[in-house]
Amino acid sequence: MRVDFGAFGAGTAGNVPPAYLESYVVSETDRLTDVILCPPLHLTPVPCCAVTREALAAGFTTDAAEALRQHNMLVEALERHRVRCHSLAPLRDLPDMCFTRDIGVATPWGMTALNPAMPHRRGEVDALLETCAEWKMPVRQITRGTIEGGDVCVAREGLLIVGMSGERSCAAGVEEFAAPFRAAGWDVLLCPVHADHLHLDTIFCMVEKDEAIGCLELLDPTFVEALYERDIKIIPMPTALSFSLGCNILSLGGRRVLTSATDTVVTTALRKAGYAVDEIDISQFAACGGGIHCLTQPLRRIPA
Ligand SMILES: NC(=[NH2+])NCCC[C@H](N)C(=O)O
Repeated sequence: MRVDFGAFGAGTAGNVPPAYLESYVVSETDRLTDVILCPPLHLTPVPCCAVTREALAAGFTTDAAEALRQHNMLVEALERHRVRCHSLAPLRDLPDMCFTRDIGVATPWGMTALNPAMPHRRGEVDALLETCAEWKMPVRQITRGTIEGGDVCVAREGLLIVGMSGERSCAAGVEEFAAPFRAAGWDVLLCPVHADHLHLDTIFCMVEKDEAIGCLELLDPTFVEALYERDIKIIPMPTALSFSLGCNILSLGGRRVLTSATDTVVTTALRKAGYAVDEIDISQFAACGGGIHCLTQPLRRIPA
């Protein structure tokens, strides 16, 4: 498989592949330096989640040119913030491949390739493994149960949060993924998620070490209580954002956040709370069940 470092233009990465790529994330809100994306060349709505089923029922079909335009805007915003964008080469038979979040997670111990529950997404993991091999990046692989990256939040040093619907991420996969964190003494918080909401990242995302946004009414009360006990505040968001993917944002670190242009309520609330926010139109992706968080797989973050 071809690794196309130059796919997204010069940016901070330049056209020369970096000699050494590191997979390292200790917190969702440290400064993002490197991210893995995949251009949506073959994006097609697959009726495997509630949002896409509804979009299809309403007659939605993807507009390839518009999806690419929106994705390019995302890449531009990332590069403006000096984030190096690394690309997986899109494959024709993988319609959800642009949602790179779900197939791998960078951890304090390097890259972990996940095991998606949806059969049509398994080939994406093979593509990630091939690319990491070309990058000479060691990868740990989850094999015993299913787990998808939209459920994983490496919240901050010492705290791992994992959503579990039983449909996408199940107990066996979650425990296999969490094992090194537990072994290192991390606190592991599990959050039950209703399968209609697909992943935890459609209803909850961190914006700072002690602050998150979330659809409070959809979050498990025991989980919310556990966050408060750990001094993590939640800026409450309307329930409807779960389906519009408005809560599905990306922290760039240093109180900078990328949000969806459709859900101005998030932008307004975050600006009011002192965050610098860039809005991006992601309507083509939202209709396919994913937002900005799903489109980005942080590869490396460093303390702000
Ligand atoms: N992290 C996320 N929420 N990813 C969204 C993935 C959407 C994709 N259509 C799926 O159902 O698998």
